[in-house]
Amino acid sequence: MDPRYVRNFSIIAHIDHGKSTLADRFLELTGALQAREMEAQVLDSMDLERERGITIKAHSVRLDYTALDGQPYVLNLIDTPGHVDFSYEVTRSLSACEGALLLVDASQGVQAQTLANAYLAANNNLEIIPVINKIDLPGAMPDEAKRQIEEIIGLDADGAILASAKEGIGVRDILEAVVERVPPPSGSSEAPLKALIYDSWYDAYRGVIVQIRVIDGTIRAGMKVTMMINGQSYDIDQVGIFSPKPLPVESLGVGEVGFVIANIKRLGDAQIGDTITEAARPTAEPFPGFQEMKPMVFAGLYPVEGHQYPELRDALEKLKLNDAAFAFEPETSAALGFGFRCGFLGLLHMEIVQERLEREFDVDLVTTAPGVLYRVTTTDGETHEVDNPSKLPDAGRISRLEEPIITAIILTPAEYVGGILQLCQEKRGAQKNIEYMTSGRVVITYELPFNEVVLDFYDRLKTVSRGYASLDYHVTGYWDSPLVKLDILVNGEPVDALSIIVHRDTAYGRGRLLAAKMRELIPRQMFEVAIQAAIGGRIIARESVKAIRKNVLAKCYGGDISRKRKLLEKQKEGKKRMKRVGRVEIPQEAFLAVLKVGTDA
Ligand SMILES: Nc1nc2c(ncn2[C@@H]2O[C@H](COP(=O)(O)OP(=O)(O)OP(=O)(O)O)[C@@H](O)[C@H]2O)c(=O)[nH]1
Repeated sequence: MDPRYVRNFSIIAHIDHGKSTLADRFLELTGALQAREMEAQVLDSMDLERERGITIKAHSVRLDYTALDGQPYVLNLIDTPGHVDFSYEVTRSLSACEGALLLVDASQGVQAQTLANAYLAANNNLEIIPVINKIDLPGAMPDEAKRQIEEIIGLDADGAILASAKEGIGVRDILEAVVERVPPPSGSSEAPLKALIYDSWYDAYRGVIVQIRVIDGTIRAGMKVTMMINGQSYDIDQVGIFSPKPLPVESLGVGEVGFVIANIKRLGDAQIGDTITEAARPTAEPFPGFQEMKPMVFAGLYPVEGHQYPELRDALEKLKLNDAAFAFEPETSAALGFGFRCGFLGLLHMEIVQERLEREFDVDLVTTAPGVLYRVTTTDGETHEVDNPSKLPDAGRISRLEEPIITAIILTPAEYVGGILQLCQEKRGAQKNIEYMTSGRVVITYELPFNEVVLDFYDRLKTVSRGYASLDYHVTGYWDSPLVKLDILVNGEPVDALSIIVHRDTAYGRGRLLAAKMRELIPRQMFEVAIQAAIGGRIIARESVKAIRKNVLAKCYGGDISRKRKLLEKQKEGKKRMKRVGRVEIPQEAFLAVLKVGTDA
């Protein structure tokens, strides 16, 4: 394919601004799929993605488009995941492109992820074409959206295209703009092969499928290639494109996008961001900026029924096959028994994994509250990473304790600034910047402890801004903090799975609230249950759950057997999410209560 007639582009947008809908219109207009073949939002191929309306895996599709002047083009639409948890994947997808459509909802205007993604695109030197979507909505304010694009992002919005992905308005204009404004790929067809891996996934029949963008040279079946990060070599079995169905082709040349299959067994052997080159004639430099995807949020996953442990392990292994960023290792909890410590990119990633486990593998889980990765230097001078609060060494052995921090960009209408600043301060944030725009929008930049964000920051932000503020963040470093471990004791026994790490100044208040919350959540048992909160062995709060007097079945005297059975079944259902700790039944909600108990009180 002559690179002059190839265009590689992405759509970047804040969540729900219409990316998938627009992609579907492209497929329709270019005839890649007949209307009757169209299932809504084809690019989000997994059921779960469709249901949740988010895009997890970046897939791309090749569109054969004949421009209005009669010239045929190949347009490669590279799909990028929209959520912050997957920002490295977004960066890599963007580096496979020369241009990006910046899609902005005409009724909502520029949001935090519009801004964050526009920055990423600009950093990758992409040609950015603003598209104002949803102009069919009664609340659409296209001029306001344009003004925000200029003011907040600093991008000329004169050439913005007005569109409605839903009604099919402006779709051809957008494709024409892609052809006219996005530069064709440049690269040398004589140079040694150099291709960027920007996505990879595991297929049960074919092994790992690697999605690539060729920078220089040509890749073809039968070629022996090397992955530059780990130095492994493979013989290529097949090269192909997605149209959107997979279609084998002879070769992929400069600027082209497609997939390769090469008997790669493990997803970790074809890492996103790695460079593929020819084994016999390697390229001098790999693609720059490779980053290993590292889990940042950790939680314990335990089967409700202990005998489901092997099933859970198998399910985790299967999941890992298709998710290189997901990590797990066995762990034992005195309270919960045998389970796994699992690592995720972020909270959304965690939710997705949990849902998949329960839905696809039918394992009922008890999940502990998510936490972050702490860095602890002990008095012997060694540094450890601690992913589980219960493993934090005793205060006497710690010489230095550091916690990860994030840089957060918050976009909000001006009237909520006060509440947001207060929230950020309460969450131990450090203000970096605050910028008032004439459009009435404010861009606030804060450094915040990641742990506080994991707790309940996002929900609180939505509450104080009545849903109008949006947030984007990434982990940017570590800072020293006076942190302590807060333990919960049930009938005198510390429940390891309920331990959390908190700031010294808020530990006392949080301990009291948590004990009170536990009292509400732990159902009454046949005996009195004592609940205590402790910091470093010192009890700071005590609550008790009174014993029940009556047996539930006592109500059913009179012998209505079916009612009795129903009641017992209902109890059994209720037990599903209970864990017996010592003699006490503790419900799932209790393990997550730390998330709900704020610092304000
Ligand atoms: N009225 C109107 N609704 C639209 C338009 N485009 C998309 N929508 C609706 O907006 C919602 C979100 O659209 P999606 O295409 O799923 O948005 P997305 O950006 O792919 O969402 P994420 O994958 O979650 O980032 C859906 O309910 C669409 O039907 C439009 O032009 N007009």
